[in-house]
Amino acid sequence: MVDAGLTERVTSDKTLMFYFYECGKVPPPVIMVQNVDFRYSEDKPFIYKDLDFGFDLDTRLALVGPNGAGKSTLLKLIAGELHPTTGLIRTNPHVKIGRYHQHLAENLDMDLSALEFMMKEFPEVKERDEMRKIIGRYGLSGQQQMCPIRNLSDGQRCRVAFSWLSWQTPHILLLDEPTNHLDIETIDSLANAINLFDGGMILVSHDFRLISQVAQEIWVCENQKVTKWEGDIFSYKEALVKRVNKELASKA
Ligand SMILES: Nc1ncnc2c1ncn2[C@@H]1O[C@H](COP(=O)(O)OP(=O)(O)OP(=O)(O)O)[C@@H](O)[C@H]1O
Repeated sequence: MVDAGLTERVTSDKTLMFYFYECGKVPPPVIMVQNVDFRYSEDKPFIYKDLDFGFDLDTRLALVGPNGAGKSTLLKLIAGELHPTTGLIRTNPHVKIGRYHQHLAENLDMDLSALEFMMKEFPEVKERDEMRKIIGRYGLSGQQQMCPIRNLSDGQRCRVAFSWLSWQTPHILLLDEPTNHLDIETIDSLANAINLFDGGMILVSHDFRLISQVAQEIWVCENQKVTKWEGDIFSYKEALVKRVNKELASKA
């Protein structure tokens, strides 16, 4: 039927190229976290106490740790969306920070098409054809760019969010669970784009495979602290398994 031209061929949307634009150089230190304590409010416990470290354009790290330890909170602090309770986070004024998180894709204006959304967000791009190319790099066909975002799949909405994020040309990418709704080929494509990116990257992910592909350091968020893990993500996983087994044995 398809070969005979009787039905429309269903085009695979798997072959996409993630792409992060060249961000240019900014001299270090890019971000300094100095004596930072953080809690959401006075009646809540401290999530962090006395954090002290820095990030620059060479930073390639993954934050890991138990659920609720504060990984997403740390990304929001770095992005300036939350402010330290005490202490300072100093960011070089020339630095652009881009944070990807699941709500970006969920909170897109569903009535607009991807093309309309991007034209609205970036009015400096005047030509629709130019914008179509920009979004097309994320594997959305012409038809997918023109239909209301509500008609797109979750994975396709993530790509709209990624094209929006990368067109801001951030120097530091903060990626909070970027692999939800992405298939394995698309995740590999994202890993490739991160590895080609010339800026810094901090990743929060439960996908240890992605972490192993892109992170040069593992930092553990736990007990109000952030500590560098002396090993790779697989040795961290082994240590977690040992810890759980030990806890189970002590309860038996
Ligand atoms: N807006 C908020 N107001 C109050 N408490 C919050 C708020 N957001 C998060 N928290 C709490 O802060 C703690 C840290 O949350 P956060 O989402 O940063 O952890 P996480 O390590 O990213 O967790 P997960 O791995 O489950 O995503 C949790 O106890 C969470 O319930």
